[in-house]
Amino acid sequence: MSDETYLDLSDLTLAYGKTVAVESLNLSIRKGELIALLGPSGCGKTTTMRAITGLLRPASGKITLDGADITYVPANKRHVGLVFQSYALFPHLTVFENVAFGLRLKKLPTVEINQRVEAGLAMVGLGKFHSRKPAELSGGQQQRVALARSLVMEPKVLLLDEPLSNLDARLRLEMRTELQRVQRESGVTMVFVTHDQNEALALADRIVVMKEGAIEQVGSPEDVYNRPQSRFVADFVGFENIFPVEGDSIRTEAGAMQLSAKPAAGASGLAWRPNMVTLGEGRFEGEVLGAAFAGGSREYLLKSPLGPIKAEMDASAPAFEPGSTVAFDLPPERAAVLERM
Ligand SMILES: Nc1ncnc2c1ncn2[C@@H]1O[C@H](COP(=O)(O)OP(=O)(O)OP(=O)(O)O)[C@@H](O)[C@H]1O
Repeated sequence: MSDETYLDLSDLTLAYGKTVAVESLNLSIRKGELIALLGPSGCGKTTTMRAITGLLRPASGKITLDGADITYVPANKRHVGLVFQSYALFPHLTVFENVAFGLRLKKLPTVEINQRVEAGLAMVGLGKFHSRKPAELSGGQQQRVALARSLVMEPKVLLLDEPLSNLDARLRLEMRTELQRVQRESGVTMVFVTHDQNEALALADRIVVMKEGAIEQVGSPEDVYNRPQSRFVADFVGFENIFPVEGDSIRTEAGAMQLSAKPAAGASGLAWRPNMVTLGEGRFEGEVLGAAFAGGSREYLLKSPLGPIKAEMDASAPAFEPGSTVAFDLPPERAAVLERM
């Protein structure tokens, strides 16, 4: 992966008529990166992808790719590939012809078409499936054909819209690994859209978290998972106990509460995952409202003066009974420090 910006979205505002869907978006992507656009429904992921492919003309802003301004370059001249959620394979064509389709339209020499299709099918592990029709393939195999069909066009950037959402859970895991391998081997810069945080965490080099048409946070999976900058991102990646900071304290249902140390300077909120809450000792007390066995751990819901608290403990630790009162703590040194609430 190079350090230089390869695909750059600069001050991009995207609208459907008068409805602004994405406002002043800035994002720089490096060559060979695997980027996930992550966010809830309606946050502008697909709209951003449509602008990169050239299917939506920006209201303002600029898109550059590989040094060229492509803001107003037609979709078919951008060297940007797109893999849809619903593969969109031609049912009457064989796997080979599906993959060869775009190359034939470009009127490339037959020898080159054959070479590129063979290489593309080998890349996605479908070397032996040339003459099958899409209906004779599993969902995962159809997805691979769609991937090969885009790769043989040698795009500068490949966009994937919810690429794994049509697959069952087991296949989705398998295709995650596969997609990562294909990306590494081909070196193609990829941007994929997902609303599944686990998928983004598992696959991406960097995650772009979007909310209401704007970027909330950009970072590595570790950054986003461990160091969410805002309440929205913390919530999205599984923090359950989130409190605003007020001076030296956190603001709770029972008013300001001090922790065992002052919150970091500049913090506007603190957040704990359930497994970051100390149970069995600490400065606070709560009543166990519910307990659920979750394999390796037990999950608890506590009613406390601070408000509801979700905690999790190793299943090997003694269990707390519903109705009992338990001491707990919110250790400040374990909390994620939120810059924005
Ligand atoms: N063709 C359209 N005309 C008008 N508004 C649209 C159109 N397409 C999308 N929008 C609006 O733009 C905003 C962003 O939509 P977009 O499809 O980009 O979201 P998304 O993050 O991809 O959501 P999802 O995960 O549901 O696909 C939404 O408020 C949506 O209602």
